[in-house]
Amino acid sequence: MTRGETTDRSERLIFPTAAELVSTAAKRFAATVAAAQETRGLATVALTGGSNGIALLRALAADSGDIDWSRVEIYWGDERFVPANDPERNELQAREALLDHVAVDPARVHVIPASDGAWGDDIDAAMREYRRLVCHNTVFDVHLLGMGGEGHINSLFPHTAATAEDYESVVAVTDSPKPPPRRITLTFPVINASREVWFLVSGAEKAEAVAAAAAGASRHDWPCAGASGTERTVWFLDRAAAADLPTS
Ligand SMILES: O=C(O)[C@H](O)[C@@H](O)[C@H](O)[C@H](O)COP(=O)(O)O
Repeated sequence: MTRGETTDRSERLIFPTAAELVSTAAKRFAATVAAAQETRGLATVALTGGSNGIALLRALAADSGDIDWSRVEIYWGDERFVPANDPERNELQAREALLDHVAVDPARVHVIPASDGAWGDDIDAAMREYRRLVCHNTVFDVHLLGMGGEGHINSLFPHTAATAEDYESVVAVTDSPKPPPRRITLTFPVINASREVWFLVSGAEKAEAVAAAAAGASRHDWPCAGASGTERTVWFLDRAAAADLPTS
């Protein structure tokens, strides 16, 4: 780590490379999940796609510390509404990177339905099913987030109805500006009920969004600015993504 900033509830950690960011985040994820299991018996997490999100899962497959995988409730922050075997599915990538290699309890793996699943191509029915799975008292111990250059997190893009949602936990997106157009996503009410929200962000193309979030931008302009944990918000950044932050 080169430099960082910590307040009571929020941390910005800056690493020389994305690989170091991922390796530290994986170790801390293992410790946080194990601590949640120690305290509450079960841990509940929301996974993310993206390069760093999947690299973190791969790191956990190699070394997951004291996590008891049979006592982890696993959800996803968002999913592309495509067939289950489409390589674009976050679920498929997570299975290949981690879930196929550790002893998860299949009943605790809460998959966002695919477009060829039990609800077929009906995205609203699939969305309602995920809403049912994410019941109103689901609280994530850790919600992982990747971020796009325009500040999107999950499938919450700038100036969209999904990003404006203040009540429902899950919504369908049918016109995502980033392909594929159809997605199902968790929204701010459930993200911000998480105990810890972690951003995994690398690359110069993310620097403007990182700086906007740090400056307290509106979530409608920069969705990443609207996400925080009730206990902790952690930004894992590489130097390039942190380049536009004011020097402290
Ligand atoms: O749903 C998607 O279209 C992407 O998966 C996206 O949300 C991704 O998570 C971020 O853009 C960060 O991705 P990187 O970490 O690979 O930059």
